[in-house]
Amino acid sequence: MCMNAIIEVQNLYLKYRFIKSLSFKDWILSTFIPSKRESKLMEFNALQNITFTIEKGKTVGIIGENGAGKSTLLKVLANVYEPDSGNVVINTNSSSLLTLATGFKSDLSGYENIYINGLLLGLSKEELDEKVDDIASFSELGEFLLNPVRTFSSGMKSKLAFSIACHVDPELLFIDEVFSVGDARFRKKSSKKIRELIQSERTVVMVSHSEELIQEMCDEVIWLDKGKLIAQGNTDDVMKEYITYSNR
Ligand SMILES: Nc1ncnc2c1ncn2[C@@H]1O[C@H](COP(=O)(O)OP(=O)(O)OP(=O)(O)O)[C@@H](O)[C@H]1O
Repeated sequence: MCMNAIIEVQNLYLKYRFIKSLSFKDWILSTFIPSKRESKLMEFNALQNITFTIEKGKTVGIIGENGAGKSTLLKVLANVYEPDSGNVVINTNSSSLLTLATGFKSDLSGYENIYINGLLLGLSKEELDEKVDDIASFSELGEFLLNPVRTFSSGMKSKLAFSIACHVDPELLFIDEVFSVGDARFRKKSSKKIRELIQSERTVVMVSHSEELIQEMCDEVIWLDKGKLIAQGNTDDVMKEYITYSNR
């Protein structure tokens, strides 16, 4: 065990379970053959035997091809998913996941959603009272925040989700591919905010497909492939291996 570890993961396994839908052919056949109507329960091994440690204060990138398990791993670390087996120890109570997949209550106003999402991300009512004006002003949504979120465009929803999440200010921050939010001007502002969040003392674990961003921001990289950990190490070494593998 590392004395300075903020995250310790040992022999982590996670399976997705889902119902396989009928193929078009089986759907037609099912009209005549009852046995074809049965849906199948499927399992998919998304993370297999993952072991690593992350030290306090580091910025660590998770890389890998589409479907490698990056977002799944981030969600396990952020306590959104429970693993099937293995140990995940997070040595802080102050962590949150910066993602654009935040669920809004569509009939409630932008302001009401700031409170609901802020509470879900771990802020107290008092902290939200203090931060709500900053969040509203960062989002640039002005009077629109008084309207139900169902009236927002998708860009407006992303701006609001980003503005809430980036004001949470935890000791441990998980960032899932949120580097291109909104229009060009907001993108510039949000990427500046992310850089500030990353360059502080906090520990950051981020998923990104941008090799430049990973190389610029991360002290270390974890490389996943088909649910397995291929390498963890300093950014230059692991990126070199990964780029060689990707260009194979
Ligand atoms: N809810 C789900 N049910 C079933 N399978 C899932 C579910 N979510 C993800 N998967 C599968 O698990 C695997 C890992 O998905 P994950 O989203 O973690 O990959 P990723 O590395 O983040 O991919 P990407 O770079 O494309 O975002 C994929 O094969 C995906 O199809």
